[in-house]
Amino acid sequence: MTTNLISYPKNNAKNKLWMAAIKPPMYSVAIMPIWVGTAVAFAETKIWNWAVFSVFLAAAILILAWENLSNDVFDSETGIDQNKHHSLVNLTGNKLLIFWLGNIFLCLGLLGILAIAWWQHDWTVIGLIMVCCALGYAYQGPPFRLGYQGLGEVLCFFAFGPIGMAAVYYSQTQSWSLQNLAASAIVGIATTLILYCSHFHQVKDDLAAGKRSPIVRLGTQRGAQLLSWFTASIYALTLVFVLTAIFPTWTLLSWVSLPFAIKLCRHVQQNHHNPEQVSNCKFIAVAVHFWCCLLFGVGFLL
Ligand SMILES: C/C(=C\COP(=O)(O)OP(=O)(O)O)CCC[C@H](C)CCC[C@H](C)CCCC(C)C
Ligand SMILES: O=C(O)C1=CC(=O)c2ccccc2C1=O
Repeated sequence: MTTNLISYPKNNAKNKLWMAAIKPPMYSVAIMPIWVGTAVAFAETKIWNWAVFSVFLAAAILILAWENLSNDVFDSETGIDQNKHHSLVNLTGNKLLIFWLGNIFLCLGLLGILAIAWWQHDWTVIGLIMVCCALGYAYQGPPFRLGYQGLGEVLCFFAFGPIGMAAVYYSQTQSWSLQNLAASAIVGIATTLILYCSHFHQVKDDLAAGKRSPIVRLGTQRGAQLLSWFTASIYALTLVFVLTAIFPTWTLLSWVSLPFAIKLCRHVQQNHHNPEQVSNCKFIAVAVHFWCCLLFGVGFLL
């Protein structure tokens, strides 16, 4: 009985660490480019290929799982995750297991995309997704580790925005679209916002490991100011694209996510210098991304 009482909080804390390591909410970043790219394709062609959509969705989730598992593997080699208790490598104590599990996810994900290419007798989609994976590798893997130079945000924007969404749109239509390119800028910025926010509470560990994240380079105060501009640009760009008739008016539904965006900017302005307080800002950014992209996609369907 006594053991149970004592072990409950311990198990609870362990479960929380595992949830933080697996990061379920983060997987919406894999879902939204597929959702919005397919919605744009439907708005233009009135065709929704459910088989391609479902396989692409599953593949994107598997590829993102690889990205996150290999991130823990590569970060364990630079020492940057020494204090990160929710690193999968630290939790399992088995780097090789995480490395190979990640590689299995990558192969399964790429097999899904290969199946789409095979159905279509066209290698364009697999080519584009392999470019996204290469950007994902260059972010964290040797010898590049471009995230350590502060270049992660640029890679993230192109992988989840213009390149990733071009692949999604092409998988539905086997053609290209300027409207989809404009929509990909919105999804790309919203996704990059999450990565940018993930650096605020890690300045000390990043400095110690030689990682020059944008927040290390700018300082937390200027970083917080830039965040507000960056967030505002999502809503301003959507409005500009609606006024220029590139997007349908209903895409302004994405503005319903503005309260989350305002909460994010205020929270970071007030707490940028306090790692413990600011550490949850990444999850507010996930909420901004989720609601903004979900409603943005709905706007193309109405
Ligand atoms: C793994 C990523 C961020 C984690 O960064 P960090 O090391 O600072 O975090 P921890 O503190 O938790 O260790 C995300 C990196 C994103 C990358 C630049 C681009 C990935 C592209 C995907 C692999 C492909 C997406 C395809 C699309 C169509 C879904
Ligand atoms: O763990 C993280 O911090 C992130 C994981 C992840 O997969 C991702 C994807 C796209 C943008 C940001 C992020 C993260 O910040």
